[in-house]
Amino acid sequence: MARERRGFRHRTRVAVLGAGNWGTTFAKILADGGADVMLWARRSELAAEIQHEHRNSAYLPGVDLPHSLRATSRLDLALAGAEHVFVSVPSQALRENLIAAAPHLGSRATVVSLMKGVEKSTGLRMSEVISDVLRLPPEQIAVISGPNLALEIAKEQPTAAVVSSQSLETAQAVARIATNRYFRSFVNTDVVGTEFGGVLKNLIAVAIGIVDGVGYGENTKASIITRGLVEMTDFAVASGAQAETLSGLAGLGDLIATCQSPLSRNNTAGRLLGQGYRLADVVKQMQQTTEGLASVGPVLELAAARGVEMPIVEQVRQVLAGELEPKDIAPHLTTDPDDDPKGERNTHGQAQGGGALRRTFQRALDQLRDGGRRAPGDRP
Ligand SMILES: NC(=O)C1=CN([C@@H]2O[C@H](COP(=O)(O)OP(=O)(O)OC[C@H]3O[C@@H](n4cnc5c(N)ncnc54)[C@H](O)[C@@H]3O)[C@@H](O)[C@H]2O)C=CC1
Ligand SMILES: O=C(CO)COP(=O)(O)O
Repeated sequence: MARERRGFRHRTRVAVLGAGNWGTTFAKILADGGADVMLWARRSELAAEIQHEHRNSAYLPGVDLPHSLRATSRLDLALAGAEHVFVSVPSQALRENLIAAAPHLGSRATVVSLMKGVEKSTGLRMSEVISDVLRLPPEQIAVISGPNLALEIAKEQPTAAVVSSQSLETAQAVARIATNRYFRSFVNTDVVGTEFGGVLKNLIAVAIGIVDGVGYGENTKASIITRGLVEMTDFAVASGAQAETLSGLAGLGDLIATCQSPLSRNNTAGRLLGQGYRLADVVKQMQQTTEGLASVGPVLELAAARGVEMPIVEQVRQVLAGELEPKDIAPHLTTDPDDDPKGERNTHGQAQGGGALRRTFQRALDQLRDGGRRAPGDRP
C-alpha cells in the first residue's frame, strides 16, 4: 500500500507480465493508482515504444500511457523487487512464462492472475497453474476478474472488478493498489467462482456472437444469456464455487459486458462463425487472444466429470467442430411450461439445473425481507 512517511511516499513496486490489451491496460490502472509499475513485453520494440513514447499503438491505439509507467523486455529487470506480480499472457502460455519468471521472483511476492482461461493439457485454472509451477502458499496467489473490456478502461471509463484470494488480507492488499479514480476493485475469497466466471462467460459470448452472426435478434440472445448464466452457475457450484459469486461482477457482470460488446474477441469470433466462416479462418483473422476457443474442450470434460449439463457450451463445441449449423444453435428453452413452472426443463424433460441460482436469489430475497443489508458476494 502506498503510504506517507516523513514526507517520503512509498510506492508499491509491482510488475505486470504481458503487454497486450489487458496487461498494458492493467499496468496503466496500477500506475494511475500510484504504484511503481514495470511492464514486461516479449518484444523489445514494444517495450521501447511504451517506455519512450508512452504508447502501445498495436493494442491500445490512441491511448496515452502514464509517463511513470516503465517497460522492459527483460524479465529479470521487470521482476526485481516486485511485491506483486500481475500476469496477463494467453492462458496456454502461462506455464512456460512462470517457469521463465521463477528464478527472478521474490520469495514473498504475490502472484495475481488477470487471465480468463483454463490450461488445455491439464484442465487447471490459472491460479492452479501458478500454484503448481511456483509452489506458492494460497495467501500469495490472487485472481482478478470482472466486466473489464480493456479499451474502455484504457480510456478511463469507470469500471469495477473483483480481486479474489483464499486470504482476505491478500485480496484487500491487491485491491488497494488496483483501485484508482476510474477503476474500483471489490474483494471476495471465492477463487473458484471468480475464475470460472471469467472462463465460462467467454463461452456464452461465443454463442451470442454465433446467433448474432446468423442474424437472430434479442429474444434469442436474452434466452442464451439467461440460460447461459444457469449453466455457468451450476458448473461453478459443482466445482466448489459459491453461487453468489456468479451473480456478481465476475459472473453476471462480465457476462453482460462480453455478450454486448463488439470489443469482445470471443463475441467477435462467434459472429464470424455465425456468418459462415470456418474455425481455421476465424483463428487466422483473430489477431488477439480468444480464450473461449481453447476453453470449450476442457470445460466440457470437467462438466462431464462433474455430472453438469451444459447444452449451450456443447452446441458451441459442435459449431466449432463443424458438426452443427450456426442457424441451428438454440437456447434449449422449456418445451412444456406447465410441466415445470419453477425450474426449466430441456427437450428430454430433464431439469436444466438452475437450482443453485434460484437458491441464491431466494436467499437475497429473504435477506431483503429480513431487513438484511445486501446479498453476500463481492464486498468493498
Ligand atoms: N483484453 C481484455 O479486455 C481482457 C483480457 N483478459 C484476459 O487477459 C489475458 C490476456 O489477454 P489480452 O491481453 O487481451 O491478449 P492480447 O492478445 O491482447 O495480448 C497477449 C499478449 O501476450 C503476448 N504473448 C503471446 N504469446 C505469448 C507467449 N507465449 N509468451 C508470452 N507472451 C505471449 C502477446 O505478444 C501479447 O502481448 C487473457 O486470458 C484474457 O482472457 C481479461 C480481462 C480483459
Ligand atoms: O474478459 C473480457 C471482458 O471482461 C474481454 O473479453 P474478450 O476476451 O472476449 O475480449
